[in-house]
Order: sequence, then structure tokens, then C-alpha cells
Amino acid sequence: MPAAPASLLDPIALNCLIDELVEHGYSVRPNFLPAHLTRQLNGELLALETQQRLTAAGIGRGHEHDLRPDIRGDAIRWLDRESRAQRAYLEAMNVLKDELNRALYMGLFEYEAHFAHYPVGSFYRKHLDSFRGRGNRLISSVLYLNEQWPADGGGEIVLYDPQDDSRALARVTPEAGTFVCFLSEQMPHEVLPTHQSRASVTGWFRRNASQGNLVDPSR
Ligand SMILES: O=C(O)CCC(=O)C(=O)O
Ligand SMILES: [Fe+2]
Repeated sequence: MPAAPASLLDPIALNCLIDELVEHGYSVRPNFLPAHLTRQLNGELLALETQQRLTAAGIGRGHEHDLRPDIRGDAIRWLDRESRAQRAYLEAMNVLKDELNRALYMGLFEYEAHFAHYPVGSFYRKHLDSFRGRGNRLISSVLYLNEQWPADGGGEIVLYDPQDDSRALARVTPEAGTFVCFLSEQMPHEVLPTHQSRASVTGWFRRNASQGNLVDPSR
């Protein structure tokens, strides 16, 4: 029998995450997911890269989607539950979603996530993942997959003060197992230029933001 998915997340770490999210609008949790899982996900991402199954990421959605390497230089592939590691990770995120709903009444109903590979020299300029009132992404999440990220490796995520987006609140090394989450509509953030090949899984907890008879599509 595989281990119950809930056991992937330590209940104490889960509580800390929720407290930090409420108090600061973001949470940074090292070793949030076990090493065997980040290792498997990293292996999968490397294979996707080698097989050229990643797609250059753009900005905007639907027909407003544009490739802008001057803004964002990663290549992505959406998780499709193809592997056991993906299913385990999505199950863990489902547990987190239920906890967030229980503790914060957030009305989250879905989680979508993609692998992201940032080649050497790439970055993602300061941005918001969702525009207040318009977006349906409520909480952003990133799980990092590179083991033993060097101190001079670059590629940190920087989170900025929602009231003053020139003031950095946190600068986080993309080390395997570290999990960062934050309020999508409020926290400006960026990925600094990376000096190493950088691997992650980025995802969003969403609510359904259908307007009139238009159902807002995911992605
Ligand atoms: O990889 C990261 O640290 C953040 C990525 C990000 O901001 C995004 O994909 O929207
Ligand atoms: Fe982002």
C-alpha cells in the first residue's frame, strides 16, 4: 500500500504555513515536501527537458498570450497526473487546499500546476500572478527541485511589500523541498537571473470566477 497522501505534509508545518499566510501574506517552508518526491519530480522535469517536451512560457492568457523573453525566460509543462510523483504532489496540494478552506474559508476549489525550467541566465521580472478582483488565482505556490543550490547560484525568488513594491520582504534560495506560497493578488515577486539550471513546480489555488455566462478558463 502506498503511504497515505496526507502523511506527505507534516501537520505542524501545515499550521505554520497557514499562520504565516494570515499574518504576512506569504509563507516560506524549507523541507515542506520529502526529498524522495522532489527527486522524482526533478528527474521527470529533466527528462521532459531532454525530450524537448517543455514549451517556452509566455505572459497573459488565452489570445492575449505572448512570448516575452525580456520579461520571463522559463519553459513549462502542465502537470497531467501522468506519473506517481505528480499524483502524490497533487494529492498533497489537495490536502493543503482543504486545510486552507477549513482555516480561512477561502472557497478554493481547484489547483493547477506546471513544471518550470529556467535555463542559465533566465529570470522572471517583478509581477503579480493575478489582478485584484479580476483574477481567480488566490494563492500561488512554488516547490523547488534543485538539490544543493550554491550560495552564488542566483535564481532566488524575491517577494515584495504589497504597499511598497520596492521593499523586499523575503529572498528565497530555490533549494529542493522549499515551498513558497503567497496571496496571488497582493504579492509582487520576481525570479532573479539564475546562474544554474533551475527547476520548480509552480501552481495556483483557484476559485471559480465565472462572470455572466463566461466561465473563466484556467491557464
Ligand atoms: O519560480 C519561482 O520562484 C516563481 C515563478 C513565478 O513567479 C511564476 O511562475 O509566476
Ligand atoms: Fe509569479
